[in-house]
Amino acid sequence: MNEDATGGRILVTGGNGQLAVSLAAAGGPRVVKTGRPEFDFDRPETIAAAVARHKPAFVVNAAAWTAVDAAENEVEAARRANETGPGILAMACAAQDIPLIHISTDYVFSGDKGAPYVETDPISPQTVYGATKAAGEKAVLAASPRAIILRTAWVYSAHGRNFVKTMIAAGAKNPKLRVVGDQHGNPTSSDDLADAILAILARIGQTGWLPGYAGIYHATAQGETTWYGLAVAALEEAARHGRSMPQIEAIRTEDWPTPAKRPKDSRLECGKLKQVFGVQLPHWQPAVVRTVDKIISTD
Ligand SMILES: NC(=O)C1=CN([C@@H]2O[C@H](COP(=O)(O)OP(=O)(O)OC[C@H]3O[C@@H](n4cnc5c(N)ncnc54)[C@H](OP(=O)(O)O)[C@@H]3O)[C@@H](O)[C@H]2O)C=CC1
Ligand SMILES: Cc1cn([C@H]2C[C@H](O)[C@@H](COP(=O)(O)OP(=O)(O)O[C@H]3O[C@@H](C)C(=O)[C@@H](O)[C@H]3O)O2)c(=O)[nH]c1=O
Repeated sequence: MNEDATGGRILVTGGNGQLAVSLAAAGGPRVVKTGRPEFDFDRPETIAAAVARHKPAFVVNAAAWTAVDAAENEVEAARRANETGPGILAMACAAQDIPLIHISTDYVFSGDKGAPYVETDPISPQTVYGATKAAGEKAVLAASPRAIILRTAWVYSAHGRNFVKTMIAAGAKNPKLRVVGDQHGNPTSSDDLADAILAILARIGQTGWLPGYAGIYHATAQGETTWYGLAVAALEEAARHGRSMPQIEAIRTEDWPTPAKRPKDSRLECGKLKQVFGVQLPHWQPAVVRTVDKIISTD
């Protein structure tokens, strides 16, 4: 590891994305964002070049193809961003012993377990997005002995594109919304995920890299709900600020057809993260309230 690992630079890819913006806000000047065009998985030569240029102590890969439905028709581009690109990045990091935190998703699971998934459960992605993210996990772990994969889920924030912002915007325009109530998961604030990542990096900074750190961890907010439950929570908070409260109907998955099949129940069990790093994300509900307050104050 670079000598200045405790206070060294944290290079974050996907610089305009939800997680990268949250990391920069929480981490201060230590966090250096990179993104397109400087860092572009579609131009593989930019990957190692960015690592060489910024000389980070740590890298967080927050760049990904996240358009779940569009990925069904853009398989190669999704693969470059979610699988081959991350593999090349992991190799560049490994060449300099730089620990890499790579972000993955609950959509690597089928959603049929009927209970929260643990890290050792078999994966069975049902979508191109999920399959390319699953392949990315493998590529990263194969390329670097200093890689940590954090599987998170249902990420939202006050910036960027996400379900919470979609619901606030839709609620302002429509008296009635229909939202699936039979898909279960753990909505996770990108701000809370950023705090968790910084805490993990602080721990690695204290102890130095330990071989036992490498591997996959689940990292979502505590508590669980459905997309319907998340929409209700967000819109009730918006209504507290004087926004109109639409009627929200809980519908079945079959009543909201999508090109990519979402998991029915992709809840993740996060005990390993707490056990190894002492890190636990807060409950999703207060985080939704904070995020909606931010969205409304900046509208
Ligand atoms: N959003 C979610 O609900 C969830 C996300 N995750 C994972 O968390 C991580 C962060 O997600 P989030 O912050 O929401 O993502 P966003 O969609 O907000 O941001 C993704 C970023 O990746 C960049 N990007 C996309 N394609 C490429 C490429 N080919 N080369 C370089 N950069 C690229 C985008 O760049 P540009 O701005 O130029 O388009 C964007 O800045 C990702 O790994 C994602 O898979 C996991 C679970 C849930
Ligand atoms: C907009 C909308 C969506 N839905 C449904 C469709 C879908 O089943 C569910 C969620 O819709 P979205 O398309 O917004 O979310 P989706 O893109 O599936 O979100 C996923 O993104 C990727 C990146 C991940 O990694 C996952 O963890 C997850 O967050 O809500 C409604 O029922 N009503 C609506 O008005």
